[in-house]
Amino acid sequence: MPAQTAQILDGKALAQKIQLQLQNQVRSLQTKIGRPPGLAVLMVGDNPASAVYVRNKEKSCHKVGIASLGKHFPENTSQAELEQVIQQLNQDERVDGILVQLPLPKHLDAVSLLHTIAPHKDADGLHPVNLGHLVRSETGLRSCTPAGVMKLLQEYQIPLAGKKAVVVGRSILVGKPLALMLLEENATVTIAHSRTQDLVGVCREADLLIAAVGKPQLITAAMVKPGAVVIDVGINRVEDEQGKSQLVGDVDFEAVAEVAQYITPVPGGIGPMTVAMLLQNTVTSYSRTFGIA
Ligand SMILES: Nc1nc2c(c(=O)[nH]1)N[C@@H](CN(C=O)c1ccc(C(=O)N[C@@H](CCC(=O)O)C(=O)O)cc1)CN2
Repeated sequence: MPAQTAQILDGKALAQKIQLQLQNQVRSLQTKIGRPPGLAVLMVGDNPASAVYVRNKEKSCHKVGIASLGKHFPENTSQAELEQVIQQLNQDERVDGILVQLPLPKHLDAVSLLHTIAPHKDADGLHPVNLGHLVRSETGLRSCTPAGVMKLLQEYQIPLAGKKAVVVGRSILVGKPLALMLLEENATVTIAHSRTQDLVGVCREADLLIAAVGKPQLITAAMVKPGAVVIDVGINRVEDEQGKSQLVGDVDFEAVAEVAQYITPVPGGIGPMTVAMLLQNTVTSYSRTFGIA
């Protein structure tokens, strides 16, 4: 029998569509407001993956018409210096969004830096005020990767109410906010993690399975209920048999695609959606400043 193949949830295509919509929105807002939206991206050190992501964010800003203020700091930059820069950006009227690229060098306290960002400029949606709004289902800026997952599910009209959703991973960047967003859509949500007993059994119950742990190909076909929707948030760089660097997710894509009904690829799935949601947050924050949204 030929292998059944899941339908691909194309994050790259949807991200491009969102960027076009944002481009039009920015054009018309800019004529009213008199300046473009501005996003400040702070990167510390020389993590090569972060450098790629920051460059992509800057290119995407340029496409959409957002002024991008990249700030690159040496590895040994102090907490106090960074806090001072963030405070200046909080006051800067050209800047609507601020983000600190993660991970940071070990000597820096990421949480404390994120707390320094003014909540209305928190383009990453990671400030406790914005996380608090999410807990209460209130308006605020929402974290980009989870918001990207929700947008992709909505685009493909995947029903969530009453469905069993299992989120594997409990990070503040993805797992926890995503669980809250799924709950808001009336899914029955389980968060699984490194101490979960019988992870295979828990995952096999899921109508919607989301992997966000950063472990290459953790999710095998045996962990997926036939007909489930599988979302892969992982972005892992591994070497193939020829020693060539390759990007893989947390899901064994080939095998799982034979069992699932829908699946996201890596690359081309949730990664581009994360950037699209960042641009969206920046434009939202810009519009709100001028009372337009
Ligand atoms: N402050 C933040 N730091 C980090 C976040 C974040 O949301 N906020 N998430 C990740 C990195 N990240 C965004 O910063 C990110 C990762 C990957 C992609 C992406 O588009 N990936 C492509 C492949 C790109 C490649 O070739 O490497 C894809 O999946 O198709 C976008 C954003 C950690 N840090």
